[in-house]
Amino acid sequence: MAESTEVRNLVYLVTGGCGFLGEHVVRMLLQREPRLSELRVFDLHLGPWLEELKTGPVQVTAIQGDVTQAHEVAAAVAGAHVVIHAAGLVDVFGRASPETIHKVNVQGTKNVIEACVQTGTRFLVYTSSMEVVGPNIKGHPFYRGNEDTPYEAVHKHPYPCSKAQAERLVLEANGREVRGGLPLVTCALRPTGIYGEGHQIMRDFYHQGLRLGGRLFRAIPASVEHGRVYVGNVAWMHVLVARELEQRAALVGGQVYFCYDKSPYKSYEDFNMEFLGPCGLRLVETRLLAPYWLLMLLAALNALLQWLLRPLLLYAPLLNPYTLAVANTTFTVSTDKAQRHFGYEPLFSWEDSRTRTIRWVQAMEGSAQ
Ligand SMILES: NC(=O)C1=CN([C@@H]2O[C@H](COP(=O)(O)OP(=O)(O)OC[C@H]3O[C@@H](n4cnc5c(N)ncnc54)[C@H](O)[C@@H]3O)[C@@H](O)[C@H]2O)C=CC1
Ligand SMILES: C[C@H](CCCC(C)(C)O)[C@H]1CC[C@H]2[C@@H]3[C@H](O)CC4=CC(=O)CC[C@]4(C)[C@H]3CC[C@]12C
Repeated sequence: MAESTEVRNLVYLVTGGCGFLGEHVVRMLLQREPRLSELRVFDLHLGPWLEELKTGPVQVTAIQGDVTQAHEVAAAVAGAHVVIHAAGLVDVFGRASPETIHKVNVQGTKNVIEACVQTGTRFLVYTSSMEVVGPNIKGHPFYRGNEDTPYEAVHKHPYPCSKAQAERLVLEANGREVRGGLPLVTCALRPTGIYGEGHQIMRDFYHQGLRLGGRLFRAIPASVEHGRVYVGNVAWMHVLVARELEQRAALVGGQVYFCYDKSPYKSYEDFNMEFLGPCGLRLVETRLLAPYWLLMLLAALNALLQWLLRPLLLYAPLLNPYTLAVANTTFTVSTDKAQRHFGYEPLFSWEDSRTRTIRWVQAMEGSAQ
């Protein structure tokens, strides 16, 4: 951590700052960026927890706004030194229309870039996703890959399509002249499946397990590895790269980095059991009961039901053909690019990440303990 005697003169903007990742980025900036003078938190829905942050040495400015509205974004960006653009519509369950996903993730990102250019903000960090690479719809495994591993990225689903488009826009904007004549410096971070305190899907699995009498049923073979990364380490990577964008603009500008830490390589479900197990749930083997073809059939049925019921109600279960394909295809990263380029080391060990996540699950109402 840098010296606390440093001058506080930097203004940061975090879009999506009240989301799962955004909240961790906001808190991490307040703890680990001693040069911060003002932190603007921009989100469609502001969290009440922001109030408690307003008493410290940093001015925390909550901005209720919509990234699809260019004027709102420009007003929030004006005068900021660094923008961390984490706002996004994370939907692989068919809750939102493809048009809405595109509008938020692609048009919203365009608005952020244009706002930087117009107002003279030089440093932009984009929260991308592993999904811009894969898994692809052909089910090709990506096994311990890095940023240079060749992979056939084929996007059909609106979410990965939008993240890939937005990432490309951010990287292409690197070097653009901003107001005042200096070049924009951008980079994109690609988390794998993020976990930790506040993870909605973990919450859903936990409550589902409680409803099923403390059991969850294995749908994915244990041999399929799924990349996971602790939210605190993803937040730390954002803070670190944002700090280094100015000093290492030539090296970091226009680059992509997978987010990684020491979390073990496991299947999606076995990984979740690292936290849900100590909270009283167990994973029941069902391979003989529910072979893969049956799961595919159920997933297709869910998609059909979603379509049929759409005029009446929103039916958006976790299982659909896309989520089944993602969960059932190995996708893991093994890289040290962030360490080489901007000195990233995970802030939280695996043991620490696991303990924090377990404590959070245990603290949830209706714990099975
Ligand atoms: N959750 C995960 O496993 C992963 C997430 N990501 C990316 O990380 C970023 C954050 O995701 P999460 O924190 O998981 O999602 P989240 O849904 O918890 O947070 C997203 C935030 O963006 C805000 N937002 C949505 N639409 C907005 C709009 N039109 N204007 C302003 N704010 C808006 C939401 O209110 C929310 O607070 C997203 O860009 C997502 O694509 C990337 C890889 C994995
Ligand atoms: C919901 C899926 C697990 C349920 C599968 C079932 C019903 C067979 O048990 C999740 C499996 C993999 C997840 C995705 C993955 O971690 C990558 C992601 C990256 C993002 O940028 C956003 C979230 C997500 C798409 C994530 C979503 C949930 C899964 C599909």
